[in-house]
Amino acid sequence: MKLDHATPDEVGLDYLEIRDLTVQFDGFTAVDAVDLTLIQGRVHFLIGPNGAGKTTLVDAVTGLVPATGQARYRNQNLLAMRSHRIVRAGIGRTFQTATVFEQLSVLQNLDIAGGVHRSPFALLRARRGVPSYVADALETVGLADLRDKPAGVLAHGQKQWLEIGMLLVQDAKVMLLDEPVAGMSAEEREETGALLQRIGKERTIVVIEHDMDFVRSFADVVTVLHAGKVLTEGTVAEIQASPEVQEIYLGRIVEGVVEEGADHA
Ligand SMILES: Nc1ncnc2c1ncn2[C@@H]1O[C@H](COP(=O)(O)OP(=O)(O)OP(=O)(O)O)[C@@H](O)[C@H]1O
Repeated sequence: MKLDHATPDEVGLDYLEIRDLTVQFDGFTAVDAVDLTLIQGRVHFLIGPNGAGKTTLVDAVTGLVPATGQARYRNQNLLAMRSHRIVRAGIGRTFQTATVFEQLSVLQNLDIAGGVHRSPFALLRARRGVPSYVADALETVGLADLRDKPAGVLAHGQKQWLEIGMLLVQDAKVMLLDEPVAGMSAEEREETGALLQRIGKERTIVVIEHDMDFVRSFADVVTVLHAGKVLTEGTVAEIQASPEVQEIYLGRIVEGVVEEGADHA
């Protein structure tokens, strides 16, 4: 997808615009005046060494830590909103560790997630059948056959897909995913990448990732954070060719793969 010189507004695309975003913890600046524009239809990756500020940036945008600056989405500044309002505004996220209810079925997990847009009365009313948006999410994430299984028995990858399904039933237009393929098999990674590309056409997908193979396969845009600041942004090829990026990874990016131990504690 090309914007050329048009703005996302001019071509009718949804976007999240982050300006001068700063997060401080007791005088330590974890996110430092970050500007980022995240546009619908692109799978946007955030990479950078441990402690670069990637998760804190997502925490700020989703109302989990106080921040200054702006994160504008559809004329609202998310930084001035509480986290439940941010969810209702269409911003959803996952965490590094899956947060599904293990005792409840896949279907029940999705139904609860969908409750974010239902009135308390509708939540109390008995359900007949599976709502179409839940059935659609089950199909999209490939868990339809497992819908009645407790989430606790799902494989690691399937739990991450369930979480993505939960964001789909919440109708999240912006999805911020924190290391979704960590611990997945090669096959699960491929399936996850394809899933992100599928759902990313209509949405703004932002992925925090360390696995450069995954980034190389599925990124449309990559932003590199370092010490709280945006170091550079571009396509995978541009990022790999950047001397600054090679320097922060201590020259250990070899053919697009961050060598073992180069960026993980
Ligand atoms: N609640 C907190 N209080 C104090 N310092 C924090 C807090 N949360 C994060 N930090 C610090 O802010 C910096 C950025 O951390 P953050 O977790 O955002 O980095 P990251 O890029 O996501 O790293 P990783 O790849 O390891 O997840 C780190 O130095 C971290 O120690």
